[in-house]
Amino acid sequence: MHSKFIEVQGVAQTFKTRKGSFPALRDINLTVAKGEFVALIGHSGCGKSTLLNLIAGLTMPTQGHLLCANREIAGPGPERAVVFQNHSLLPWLTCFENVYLGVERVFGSASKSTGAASENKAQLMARTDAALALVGLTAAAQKRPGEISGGMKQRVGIARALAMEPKVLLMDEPFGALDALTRAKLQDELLEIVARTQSTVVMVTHDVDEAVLLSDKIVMMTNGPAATIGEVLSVDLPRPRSRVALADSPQYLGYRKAVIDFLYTRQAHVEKAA
Ligand SMILES: Nc1ncnc2c1ncn2[C@@H]1O[C@H](COP(=O)(O)OP(=O)(O)OP(=O)(O)O)[C@@H](O)[C@H]1O
Repeated sequence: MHSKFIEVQGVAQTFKTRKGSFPALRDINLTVAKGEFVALIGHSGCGKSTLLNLIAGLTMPTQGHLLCANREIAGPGPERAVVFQNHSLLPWLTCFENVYLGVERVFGSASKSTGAASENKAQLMARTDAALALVGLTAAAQKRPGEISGGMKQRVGIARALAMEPKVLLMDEPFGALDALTRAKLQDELLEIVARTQSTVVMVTHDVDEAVLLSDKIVMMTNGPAATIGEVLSVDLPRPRSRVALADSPQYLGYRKAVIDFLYTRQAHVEKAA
């Protein structure tokens, strides 16, 4: 099971639109091992989010199968938590309450349908506190989303996802809306958190450096329509990784160049048309 934790087998996704059917993805085959960090990279509109949504169970494929821990993905589930670019927090709740809501659903009385024993309020609050502490937000726990920065909001989104103790963390450009410095800080924090929690992560990104710094495997997608996986690059940089040490590492620069070559030489026509 370790080598094939998430399996995407012969997946295609066609959308029905007013102008007819639109083939977004074709012939997607991918495996993600337990504890692996996988980045999905490709030009805008190639289908990265479509693939992530399929793994999240938010949409169903037109063809093929998706499995998580040997079980068919038939819908969203707490074992696959999603972090979106726009953090999607409820603005009238505090950071604590936003995280607590997810914790309650997975471990509280609402979780009874899953057959797991439900936890009491003190246990749920302790889980929430621990998740906020993991992302360095203990001091902001009682603030509302409107009172904190963009980077802090993303951290709450990550805390909410991690608090559910998912088997897989699915991230759709989680740092896309942030300035470069905040983004770098959150990437470093994510590296530490993932090392500590041994999480399996699939992350959509446009950022070549982010992909190389964080990933074990970079899945490079061809341009749409009917996009597919063009190449998969294994990133064998030792961990823990430091962005400063890697900045002039020939190995790091080699991986970076391989992704840039793929995106801007072999899949360049979208850029010319843009
Ligand atoms: N529900 C839908 N109905 C019709 N077309 C869709 C739908 N969702 C996505 N598409 C189309 O499928 C293609 C892939 O979209 P997707 O959002 O997955 O791309 P992406 O690579 O994540 O893009 P970006 O990097 O810009 O976020 C696009 O052409 C998009 O217009």
